[in-house]
Amino acid sequence: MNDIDIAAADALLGTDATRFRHDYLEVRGLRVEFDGFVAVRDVDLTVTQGDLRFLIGPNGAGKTTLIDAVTGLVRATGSAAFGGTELIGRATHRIARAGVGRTFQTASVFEELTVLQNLDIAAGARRRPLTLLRRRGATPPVVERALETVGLTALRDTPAGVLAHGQKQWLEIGMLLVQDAHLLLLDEPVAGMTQAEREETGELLRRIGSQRVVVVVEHDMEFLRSFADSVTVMHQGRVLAEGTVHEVQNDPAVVEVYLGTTEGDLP
Ligand SMILES: Nc1ncnc2c1ncn2[C@@H]1O[C@H](COP(=O)(O)OP(=O)(O)OP(=O)(O)O)[C@@H](O)[C@H]1O
Repeated sequence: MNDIDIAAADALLGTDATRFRHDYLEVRGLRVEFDGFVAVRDVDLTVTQGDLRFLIGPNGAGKTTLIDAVTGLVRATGSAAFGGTELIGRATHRIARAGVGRTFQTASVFEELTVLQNLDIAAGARRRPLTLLRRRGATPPVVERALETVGLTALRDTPAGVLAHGQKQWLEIGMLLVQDAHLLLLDEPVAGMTQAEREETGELLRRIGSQRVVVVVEHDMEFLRSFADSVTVMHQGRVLAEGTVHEVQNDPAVVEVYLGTTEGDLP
């Protein structure tokens, strides 16, 4: 068993990082309605690998609902496709299997388990066949890679509950990586983080975004200016504007929406 090339086995079993190369999220005519209230309407959105996309908009604009729709948590009509797979109408676990992962505003890690155990559990879906091939006690390569990517290698045996707030968010992102998510939808990943954690998170998102399709919902404008490749602005369930940070900052419709709210923090 020791002679088995785990990396080759990984590739064979579909954990190959190039599996979704050149893929993109394509949303067309997306609509979500709650008891007659339309939270998301006529949304078209295309996000490609290597284009770190930020999704912004005032409270209630429909950003989280859009993510909920793409990940199957709320019913939607229209289309959202990733990797050639239509996501709308699928069950959440099938959407996850299609390579789509998300984080929530509050990190949801198992606090009493170690960093490594959290990642191992997240890798569970693919664990069975790998367990058959793996040397006893060895950490799966996909978990090692995720630990390294999110910068938690030194904390692998630390219970998640004692991690700093930022580190918990990184662990959650690591869990998406071991699940082989190639479309990552991150809901306010830097909320509550220190400045240093924000910068590290931005660098992490850049690293991940070069290999995967990443959409970040964020209110933090300084963070956006530092790390966004492109921005989609939502307002009242619709896409109001899209472009570079410079373009949306200078879009009169965007300025009006932000100045017309108590947020008013888009300079
Ligand atoms: N389950 C639900 N039932 C009814 N209305 C909902 C539900 N979820 C969201 N909404 C409504 O849909 C609208 C969009 O909410 P959503 O949370 O997507 O906005 P958001 O842009 O993410 O806002 P925030 O920045 O405050 O998180 C809001 O008016 C909200 O009250």
